[in-house]
Amino acid sequence: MSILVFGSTGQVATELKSLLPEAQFLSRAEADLSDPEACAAAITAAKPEAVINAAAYTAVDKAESEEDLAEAINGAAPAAMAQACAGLGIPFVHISTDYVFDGQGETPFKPTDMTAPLGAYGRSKLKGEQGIALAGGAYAVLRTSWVFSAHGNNFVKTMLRLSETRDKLTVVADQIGGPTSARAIAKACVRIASQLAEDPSKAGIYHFSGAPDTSWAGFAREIFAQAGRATAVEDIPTTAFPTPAKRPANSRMDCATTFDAFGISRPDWKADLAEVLHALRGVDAASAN
Ligand SMILES: NC(=O)C1=CN([C@@H]2O[C@H](COP(=O)(O)OP(=O)(O)OC[C@H]3O[C@@H](n4cnc5c(N)ncnc54)[C@H](OP(=O)(O)O)[C@@H]3O)[C@@H](O)[C@H]2O)C=CC1
Ligand SMILES: Cc1cn([C@H]2C[C@H](O)[C@@H](COP(=O)(O)OP(=O)(O)O[C@H]3O[C@@H](C)C(=O)[C@@H](O)[C@H]3O)O2)c(=O)[nH]c1=O
Ligand SMILES: [Mg+2]
Repeated sequence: MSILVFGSTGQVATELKSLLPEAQFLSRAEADLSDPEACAAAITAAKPEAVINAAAYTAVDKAESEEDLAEAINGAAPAAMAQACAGLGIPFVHISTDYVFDGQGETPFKPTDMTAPLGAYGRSKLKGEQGIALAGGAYAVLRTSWVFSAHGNNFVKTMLRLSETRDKLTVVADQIGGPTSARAIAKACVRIASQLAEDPSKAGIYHFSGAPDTSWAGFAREIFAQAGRATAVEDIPTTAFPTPAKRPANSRMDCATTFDAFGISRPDWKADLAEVLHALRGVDAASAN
């Protein structure tokens, strides 16, 4: 199946490159998502058999002061891509986020639960979801959370960097969710694209997050335990870590329909973390030479 991917340098795009070396990847220079029509035109010109969008505006705090740009990239561009895909009759796979929810309660959110984003990033991602559904094609919106990998910016790399100079870190313990490896997301996107091509009636919104759910503090502790770092983690409430964007307290996601429709289970994030730390040790060793 010939697949066109938007994004080339991000966490998920990098993993897609290693899974799908033969696919076509569009960098920002080749398709800038701040120009939605150009993205639609790139699809029509390439005539692929499926499209995966792995590009997005992901700077959660910065989005608070750049909402128009975040909305063009996360809202208008995916909608235009979905329309182009619907026009060609091909599947469109897109990634969205737990930040479309308000994080109330302790029950895992289902794909059909009410959305109510707390910040600009979440609002922009929700606009994308809505535009994609309206396009009426064979789409899948895969909502995921807390993405980590050996590449790009993520919580694992931030924690490892901070631990170089600190023997104690304070980390929020009252935001709960599922850390998810970019590799697991990339694999899920590829499986979903091929199954959607076979059966477009599977179109819809799906949840996919790593198990078991934990807090950011719990995630940090596991990172240091596996990495053999002595850095201590002190639990703090969200109120003790002020940020421009508000984040959901409850990011738990019910992933049952993803298994029912596609046979894809929640990935084990601790096992995936071990692989990422192994890859990062390889990078360290190479840079020491
Ligand atoms: N990171 C996370 O924790 C989570 C991410 N998601 C979603 O998963 C998806 C993948 O995220 P992830 O891999 O972490 O993203 P990254 O932040 O690692 O990468 C974002 C990618 O988008 C590209 N990009 C940004 N702006 C533009 C633009 N204007 N035109 C073209 N490309 C652009 C970047 O390119 P460049 O290198 O040129 O900047 C980069 O390749 C996104 O949809 C995101 O919303 C969902 C939940 C959690
Ligand atoms: C660095 C640091 C962060 N934190 C907190 C802040 C925040 O609540 C949490 C995670 O910080 P981050 O900045 O990595 O989080 P953030 O960038 O908000 O991560 C989000 O990115 C977007 C793209 C998504 O879609 C979400 O699923 C989620 O992964 O940890 C601490 O408590 N102590 C620390 O030392
Ligand atoms: Mg971040």
